[in-house]
Amino acid sequence: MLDVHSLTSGYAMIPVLRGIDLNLAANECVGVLGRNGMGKTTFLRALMGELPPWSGTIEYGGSALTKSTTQERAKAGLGYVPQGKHIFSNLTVAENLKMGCIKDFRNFETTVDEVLELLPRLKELLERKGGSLSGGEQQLLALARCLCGKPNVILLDEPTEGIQPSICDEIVDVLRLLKEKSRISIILVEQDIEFLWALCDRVMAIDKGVFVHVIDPKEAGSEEEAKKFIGIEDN
Ligand SMILES: Nc1ncnc2c1ncn2[C@@H]1O[C@H](COP(=O)(O)OP(=O)(O)OP(=O)(O)O)[C@@H](O)[C@H]1O
Repeated sequence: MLDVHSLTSGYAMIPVLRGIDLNLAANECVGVLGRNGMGKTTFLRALMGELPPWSGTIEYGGSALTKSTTQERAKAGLGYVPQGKHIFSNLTVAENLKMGCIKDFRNFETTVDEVLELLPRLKELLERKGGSLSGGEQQLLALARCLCGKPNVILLDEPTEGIQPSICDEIVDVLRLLKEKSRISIILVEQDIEFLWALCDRVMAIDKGVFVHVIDPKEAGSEEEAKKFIGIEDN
């Protein structure tokens, strides 16, 4: 569905991604795990078109996306929830959601209602300004806004960062439901092993801009194995 081949990219003259290969299947959730600064966020930004590729290709549903703009990728079906709860602080929750309806703006009310059924906690916050929400509520809003764009692939960057466990559980429930009912695919960058293991079909370990290992969360001992790649190995 989403095929990334030998992707390299970076900032100015500094290489960060050094040859990423990934085939994401329909309805698959792939985790990306690695120490700070290894290129996880850069990978998602390159997929979304925020950073130009230096070499390599990105294909989605058989069509080349490598040179497409961020807007074209979003319209094609990629949804991105960046790290740090990117929402419009001065707009209300309702306005934030409306802004997310990039695919079918004329029917935004129906789309927003469908998303609110998935994330009902936001229903009572609709008139509040985004910036006045708690960190966890802002993360739910960021996810909801992405869902309003009706993505087929969701790119999620550290959704649990600084979030209380009950909201993390809510995010897991919504993503599981979307995977089961809407057959979406997910690329999930996370350091929280429990969260990754609750959702992922496989987890890629990244080191210095390259995937160096694949972990099967269903295998015994896989969580311990994962800890090596984020520098929290037990001694
Ligand atoms: N805008 C930028 N300009 C220059 N260098 C950057 C920029 N953003 C990130 N980098 C550098 O690129 C490298 C990879 O950063 P990236 O944010 O992709 O890492 P990460 O694996 O997501 O880390 P973290 O877990 O800390 O979020 C780091 O060395 C970082 O300092």
